[in-house]
Amino acid sequence: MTLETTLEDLGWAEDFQSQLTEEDAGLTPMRISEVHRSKIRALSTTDAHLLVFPSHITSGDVAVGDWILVDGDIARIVRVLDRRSCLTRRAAGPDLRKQLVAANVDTLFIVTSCNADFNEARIERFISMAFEAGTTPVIIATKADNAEDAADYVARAEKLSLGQVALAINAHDPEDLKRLAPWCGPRQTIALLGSSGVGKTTITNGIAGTTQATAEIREDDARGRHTTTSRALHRIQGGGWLLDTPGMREFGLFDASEGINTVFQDVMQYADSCKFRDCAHEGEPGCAVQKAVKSGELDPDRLKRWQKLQREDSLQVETVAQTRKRSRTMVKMHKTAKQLRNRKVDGD
Ligand SMILES: Nc1nc2c(ncn2[C@@H]2O[C@H](COP(=O)(O)OP(=O)(O)OP(=O)(O)O)[C@@H](O)[C@H]2O)c(=O)[nH]1
Ligand SMILES: [Zn+2]
Repeated sequence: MTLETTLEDLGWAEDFQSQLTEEDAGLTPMRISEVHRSKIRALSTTDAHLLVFPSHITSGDVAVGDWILVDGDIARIVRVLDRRSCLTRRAAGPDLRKQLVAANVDTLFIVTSCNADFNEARIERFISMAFEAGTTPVIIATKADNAEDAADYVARAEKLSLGQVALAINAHDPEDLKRLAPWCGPRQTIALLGSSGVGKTTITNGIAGTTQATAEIREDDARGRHTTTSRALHRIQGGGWLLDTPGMREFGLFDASEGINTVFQDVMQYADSCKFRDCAHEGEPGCAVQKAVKSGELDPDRLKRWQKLQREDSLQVETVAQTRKRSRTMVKMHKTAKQLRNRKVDGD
């Protein structure tokens, strides 16, 4: 496959450029488009490359969307550049380890529908995940064409976080999809998150499919634009990239306390004025949160959702810590038993 493009077109920006030193002069920046167990696929301005991991980098150190520096002469990955944003999930196993899901995603489209799928708690969880990762969340409520009052869903979504942007669309309507353009332009990378059946595939097909717009771009930017797709990084209308890895589909909240605090800034502000620093906001004297609920300033449902999300997050982390402790105890027991056995053998 031959490409003809620029680094900027692949998403390169000043924050990556500024990480380069004089010693990197001979190296080629490439963007990872697929990660496999022992190798990756990466895009340079001229080609797609299959690169094998060197001994100091493993598949766990990189994600789709990452920028790497490659010694082109020997096709060796030299290093991974610092990320702008990083979506992570809890790695399988008992360890408190994070696994990379995607890197350098600028906007996370949180997809829901203008129907019973619309769930405040779920959306708040997704927004928390976006903030924790360092990406900008945009809420897209699909199936506006079937809703009696789509504007009401938008209003509800906008209330979930300070300055939150939300749109209601018919994902089948190309005109409506054009409203996503501000986040889909050149050098932008987006990813979609949402439950099954909300319209993620419909949006993907709508914005990554061949349209008049892409045809025009192809015409004046020569060969290649439409061939720069891969299984996980898709070229979209407007010039940006859509990142869609299998990991995106099973990525849940984990260790996201900062993200949660950002979403619930309003509640946090009241909590800061509580008399006790460790106030649980459940009837303690001098609780500013309960006072705000009583005066009608704070929605009691939102408070409940905040508490639930915090519990969910800390429970995850606690569970991991407990599992670790248990496995350490098991190892100790195992060792002691082995020592006893050996002693017995020695004594025989
Ligand atoms: N009327 C209407 N139907 C929609 C809209 N968006 C999606 N659909 C339909 O909803 C169904 C599910 O859409 P998908 O795009 O497959 O949903 P998904 O989020 O990709 O689902 P998973 O692949 O299970 O995660 C399909 O029948 C779509 O045609 C919309 O805005 N309006
Ligand atoms: Zn309180």
